[in-house]
Amino acid sequence: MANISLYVPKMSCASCVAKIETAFANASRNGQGDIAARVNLADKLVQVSGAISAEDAIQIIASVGYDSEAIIDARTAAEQKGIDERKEYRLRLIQASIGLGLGVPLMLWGLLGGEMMVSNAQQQQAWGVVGVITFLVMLFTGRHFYQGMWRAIKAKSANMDTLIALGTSAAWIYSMMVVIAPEWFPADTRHVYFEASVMILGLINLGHALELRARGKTSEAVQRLLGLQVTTAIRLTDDGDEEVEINLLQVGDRLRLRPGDRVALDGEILIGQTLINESMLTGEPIPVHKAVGDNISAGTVNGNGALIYRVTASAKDTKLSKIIELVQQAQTSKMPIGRLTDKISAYFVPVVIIIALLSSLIWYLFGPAPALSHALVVLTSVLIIACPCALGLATPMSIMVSVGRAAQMGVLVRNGEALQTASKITTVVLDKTGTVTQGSPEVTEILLLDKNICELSLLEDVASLEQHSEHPLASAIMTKAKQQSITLKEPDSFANVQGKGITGFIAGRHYAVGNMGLMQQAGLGGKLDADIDGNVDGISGYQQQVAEFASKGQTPVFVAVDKVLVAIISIADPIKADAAEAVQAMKNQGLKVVLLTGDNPLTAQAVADKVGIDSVFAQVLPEQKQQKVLELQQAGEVVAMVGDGINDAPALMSADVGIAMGSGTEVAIESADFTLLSARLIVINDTLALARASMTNIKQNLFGAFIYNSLGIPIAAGVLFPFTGILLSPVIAGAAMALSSLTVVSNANRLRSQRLK
Ligand SMILES: Nc1ncnc2c1ncn2[C@@H]1O[C@H](COP(=O)(O)OP(=O)(O)OP(=O)(O)O)[C@@H](O)[C@H]1O
Ligand SMILES: [Cu+]
Repeated sequence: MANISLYVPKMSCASCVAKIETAFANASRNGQGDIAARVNLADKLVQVSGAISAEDAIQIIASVGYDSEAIIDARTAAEQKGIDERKEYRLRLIQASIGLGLGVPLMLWGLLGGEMMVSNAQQQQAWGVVGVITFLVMLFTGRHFYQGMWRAIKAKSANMDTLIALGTSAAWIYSMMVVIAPEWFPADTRHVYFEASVMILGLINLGHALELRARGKTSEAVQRLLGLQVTTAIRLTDDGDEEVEINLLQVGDRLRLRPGDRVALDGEILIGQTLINESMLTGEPIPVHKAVGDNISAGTVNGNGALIYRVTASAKDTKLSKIIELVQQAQTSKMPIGRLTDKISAYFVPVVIIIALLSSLIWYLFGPAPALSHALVVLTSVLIIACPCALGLATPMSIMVSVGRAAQMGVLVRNGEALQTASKITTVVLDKTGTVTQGSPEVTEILLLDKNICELSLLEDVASLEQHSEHPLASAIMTKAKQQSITLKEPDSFANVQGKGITGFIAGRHYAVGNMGLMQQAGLGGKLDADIDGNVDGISGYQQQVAEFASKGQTPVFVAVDKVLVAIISIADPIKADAAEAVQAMKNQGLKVVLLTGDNPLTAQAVADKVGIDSVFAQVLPEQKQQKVLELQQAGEVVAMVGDGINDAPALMSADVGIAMGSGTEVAIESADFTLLSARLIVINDTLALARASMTNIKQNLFGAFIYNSLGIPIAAGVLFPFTGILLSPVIAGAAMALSSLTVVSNANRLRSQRLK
């Protein structure tokens, strides 16, 4: 499956979004294979998925009326986009000043009592000259709208440019006809509207320029991430060091990292140790200590140590480039609300043209004198004010800003839809191991219940089995074995019992290592229960031990050999420093917090008590985790599930919002809507708060845009005339339209620095 991302610099119009998407859907239906496109107006990006080449995709976009030459791959477009935007910004400013430079004096002259009429030969001559100048100014200041209209006509469609082009030329053509043949017009309608055409163009260009400036800021997050990528690195060869472009480096190359340098590619340290600042990726401010064997990521910054590291991912596969890709994809993704507005915008333009023609016809036929002038003013004003650009920008602008802000906090958002759901969360379900706890457990005590067994040989057997398990508890036991310099052997058999532990044979003896459930399964149930109750004193005193381990939040792991319980290994996994604070913050936000774990109830309760969680579901098997989430949902809760393990994946998928810890398993990350690159839990609060803030922001934008269009059109059509006696001037319509999209962009920009609560 190809995934193509194209930058379409000329995309300017909300109604084009749906058009491009439809073109791909049609192509897909007409046998070009299963392809689909997602268009984002805010970023001018088209994401194409499916079996299609970039060339074919460009052809499809071109068929809607875009210049195929100008369309380029988005991944290489970042720089081009910057240049384009700066150029466009300057051009719009120049166009605005020329448009307003002619428009403002003309308008002032009219306002100060100058006659904007053609009532004698002298006025006819003077206005003729003004008309020609106006024409030239319009060509220069409005050429992108006229070209846009022309492209749309060729593609047999209409867009926002069409409205502006029609509106301004209607005013000019009418005025010019008055100049050329005043006798065709009743005396009171020999009015000229040259100032309207140039004022409208001037104002819209000014609006665009300001909007471009604001937009530049919205894509800052990706720019910042791209900036983390260094271009060259120092490679070690047999003939000494050489500087190489990172695109030419391969997995396995050895690179040198000097103090203060930025890491070029993902790698594993071969020589040296240092502190590495990973804050740009994870949001984690404290530098992390790294030594031989540890992994380092492209884009992070080396402290004072000098390192030699081995490349583990080529330039396009680094974590950093995956993050950039994810952020870009998420920024162009859509929310359900956004889709609706795209649909509306697509029908908007033709509908507006019809409304404009009808209302001006009504004014001409039934309106008070001078009917023809009124009809023209109404036509122009409706065409200009109806432009749906604010509506089209309302959602994508906010999504872009919030996805970028999330990335800055170390949170990767999979798609815009997740933001919408995350804003409605009522319950947060936290997994214990690796989410509330650090996920780096350590063996604290080995309690031998059979005095004939020696600790070392037990550890050897248990670790030999655990080396086949990926569970964090397994790695704790292996670390312990390594510390004791134990060499592991190969068990005769091994089986993983999901959510309970492991079993296997070593040297003809059967081992069961795991929780109480596994012991019961292994046939020790009766004995254990009796012991817990304190009725059997066969293995006296150990139940107190178990309770003691558990009350400290440690996990007791039972070891049975040939169905006889021989040892209890206690394993501690420290609770994250900010866990209690994060839980409190969630509660303060009115959220219910639930702890969901496969671990035993005593340990779970102890952890819950320490961090302040009231509701605990313990000893939950992996498939039951999902079940629990579904039950919460059935009870009416909107659930965010936070987890890191393979056993969390189904629950992450079923939850309304799945949040994976970035340190967790690939499976968990794939199943989640958000990935936290930082280990801190408080980031969850920030993420949910950001989601709420962006939804509020989007609603404000949509409300504003909707009100603007739904009030603007009737006012421009003249419904207020009976009360005020004046029609909305086309110039005011132009100003309102320029303001509307500027307001949306500025409001979205507020999200960048808004305080989250
Ligand atoms: N490899 C293993 N070695 C020993 N015990 C194990 C192993 N795998 C699982 N267990 C036991 O099964 C229990 C449940 O494991 P599971 O992976 O479902 O959840 P968990 O890792 O304890 O916690 P969480 O659900 O919070 O991530 C563990 O607490 C442990 O007692
Ligand atoms: Cu517009």
